[in-house]
Amino acid sequence: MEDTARPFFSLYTHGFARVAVGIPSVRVADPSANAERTLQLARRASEAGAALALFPELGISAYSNDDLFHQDALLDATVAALAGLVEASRELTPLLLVGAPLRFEQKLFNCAVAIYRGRVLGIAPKSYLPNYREFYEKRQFAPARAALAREVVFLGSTVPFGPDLLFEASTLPNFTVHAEICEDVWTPIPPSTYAALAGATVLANLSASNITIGKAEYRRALCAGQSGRCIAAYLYSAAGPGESTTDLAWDGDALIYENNELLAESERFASDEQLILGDIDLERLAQDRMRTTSFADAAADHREQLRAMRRVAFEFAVPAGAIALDRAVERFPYVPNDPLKRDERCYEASNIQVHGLMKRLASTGIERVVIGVSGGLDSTQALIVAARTMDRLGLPRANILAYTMPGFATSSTTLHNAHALMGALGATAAEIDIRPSCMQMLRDIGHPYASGQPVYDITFENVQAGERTSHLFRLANYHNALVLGTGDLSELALGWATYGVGDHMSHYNVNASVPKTLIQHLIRWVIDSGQFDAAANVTLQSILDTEISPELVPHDAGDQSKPAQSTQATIGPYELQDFNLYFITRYGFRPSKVAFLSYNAWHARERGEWPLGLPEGSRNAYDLATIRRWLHVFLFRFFQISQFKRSAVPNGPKVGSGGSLSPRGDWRAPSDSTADAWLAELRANVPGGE
Ligand SMILES: Nc1ncnc2c1ncn2[C@@H]1O[C@H](COP(=O)(O)OP(=O)(O)OC[C@H]2O[C@@H]([n+]3cccc(C(=O)O)c3)[C@H](O)[C@@H]2O)[C@@H](O)[C@H]1O
Ligand SMILES: Nc1ncnc2c1ncn2[C@@H]1O[C@H](COP(=O)(O)OP(=O)(O)OP(=O)(O)O)[C@@H](O)[C@H]1O
Ligand SMILES: NC(=O)CC[C@H](N)C(=O)O
Repeated sequence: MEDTARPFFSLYTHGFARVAVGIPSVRVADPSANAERTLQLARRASEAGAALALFPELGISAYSNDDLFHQDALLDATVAALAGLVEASRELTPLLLVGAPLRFEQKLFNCAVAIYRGRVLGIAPKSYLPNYREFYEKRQFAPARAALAREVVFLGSTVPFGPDLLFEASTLPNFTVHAEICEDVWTPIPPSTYAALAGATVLANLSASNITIGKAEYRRALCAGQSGRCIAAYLYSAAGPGESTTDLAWDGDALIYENNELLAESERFASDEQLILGDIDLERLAQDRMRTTSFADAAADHREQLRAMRRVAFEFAVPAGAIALDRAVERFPYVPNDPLKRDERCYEASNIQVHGLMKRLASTGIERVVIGVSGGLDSTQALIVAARTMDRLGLPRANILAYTMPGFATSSTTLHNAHALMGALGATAAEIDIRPSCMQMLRDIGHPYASGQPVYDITFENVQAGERTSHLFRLANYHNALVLGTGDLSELALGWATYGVGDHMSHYNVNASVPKTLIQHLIRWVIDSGQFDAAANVTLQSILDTEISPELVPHDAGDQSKPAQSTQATIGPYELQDFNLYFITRYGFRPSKVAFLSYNAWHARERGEWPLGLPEGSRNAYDLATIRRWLHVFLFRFFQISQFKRSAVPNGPKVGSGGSLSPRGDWRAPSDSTADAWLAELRANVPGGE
């Protein structure tokens, strides 16, 4: 039964919060009109289920009032307009942040007013008033530090006042909002830096910011940098249509960043008012802060100041029902959709692999490698890396001693591809039939296959994988070479390798931190960028088109040209398992959240809605039940039965920030844990199971 308070299909159930940034069309010195425009946009944000709506600096009066700011009529009208807005906010979903000039202690402050459902939660004045070039704010305003009181009476209530306020939703974990004002983020240490260190995840900037040539790019860099450095969301709203153009112009730039990533931006120079929305992954921010332990060190350095910051709790009424995530979730976290980024990623990954092997050969003084070539993806990628490495070291590719070793289940397609590839890349190629040595071992251990019985158990499989590895290591001794490992990150995650004397072991493994979906793409990239000749490309394409298989169990009868086993039928589609792997190891997300993200990435949709630049073969779709089923397999294999294999892996370079599973790299874990906590969470919180 689904938990109605936490519906699976709502983004709020999975640690997201929807935020809005509005750019109203203002009238200079007309607070009642401006409050009305602000309210209209706030209503739109509310209908969209937003938890926060941010508006520009001094938006209630307009920013460009100059000395009119010292007119009591304007200031009184501002307070009256705010009173109306506070009243109207009772019906609204989001916390509102609006900008207004407000008088306290016979000083005028440039303020952010936080309003939630009929109540002013607090008022944050601007800390840094620009007073250079086109800015004259010190002429009219006092800075936050000039305030004597920490609380003020506003609209009949006592409210906290200061730049140190953190608005904290008691009902939505990790939703803690801080407001600063325009120039504040231009300073070397913006107030939001302390707010983030004190726990604010959503940093909002009410801005005016006139536009001059080149400034938009700088603003983006500031907001991106602040969001990345603070591991936070950074929301920015520059004033737009209606501001005075007496001396300046305005572009209405609204931005939403999350941890250095742009989620949404308004159209600049639009004539109409705008509202942009972004779904912030609060849990991702919390996870990243938790694992970036230097963030905590920075907080410790300022602990007295951070402890003194004030937390204003409010009971945010989380919007009910299904609120679908409106944020692109890439299907291939290891292979970006954007073709430019993808090419760059392939270039980086392949160079990291090559550099790893170059160093190992140079430092050992060994000039040859031994590799088993199956005609499958992993050994193909490792062979390509070996060829590039020899080229870089000025050694002949003949120093790659490549062996294809057909066994009981090798298909003619993979055998042919293995030979063609070894030839095309110029390796020294040989074939060793492992069946006689396997039969010897099967006889020695008394396995029924030795007496003609068709018993294809794990022992039967591992005898073959073991014989191959045993041959490779002895060949390496014999030829003074290193055994090049081929096993990839996805296999390591799933424990899909034969331990010890098997494909698990090698002298150096260039693929150890490369997931299967990236290996596939690296081979595609090698083809597309014409790194080898046309004949090599035909073979590489054929390897990409072949069913992924360990080829350890033979066909009963019939067509022997294709692999009999399908890896993905047993352990699940690699595209789903790589998705699971990324979000579980990189962010530590709970299974239900991974399932929610996976559903958003992979569920069937109309043709026209497919993300652009999707890698080939990736137009598959999976329903929630399928996603759940393979996630269950992943969790069990990853957390319960495979860690012992990862605790003893050969050396190999870490390739992506998404992970290495080496105990010396990015993943240290006990080999005797249980998967119960993950499986129970999946069962309890993902609908559609048995
Ligand atoms: N926690 C733990 N700590 C220490 N040792 C542990 C252990 N759990 C099991 N073991 C031992 O390890 C054994 C299981 O490991 P292992 O011997 O590797 O055997 P196992 O994992 O059962 O089998 C290897 C699997 O990998 C597949 N494979 C092999 C080769 C290549 C490919 C491919 O396509 O890439 C796939 C193959 O089809 C098979 O399903 C157990 O029988 C037990 O003796
Ligand atoms: N017929 C074979 N000849 C030589 N080596 C083999 C053969 N079969 C497997 N191996 C070695 O064992 C490794 C593991 O086998 P596996 O089937 O997992 O890899 P693959 O075929 O290269 O890639 P993939 O699993 O992506 O199809 C191979 O990369 C290869 O080094
Ligand atoms: N309103 C402001 O604080 C503007 C100052 C900011 N440096 C800008 O150029 O946009």
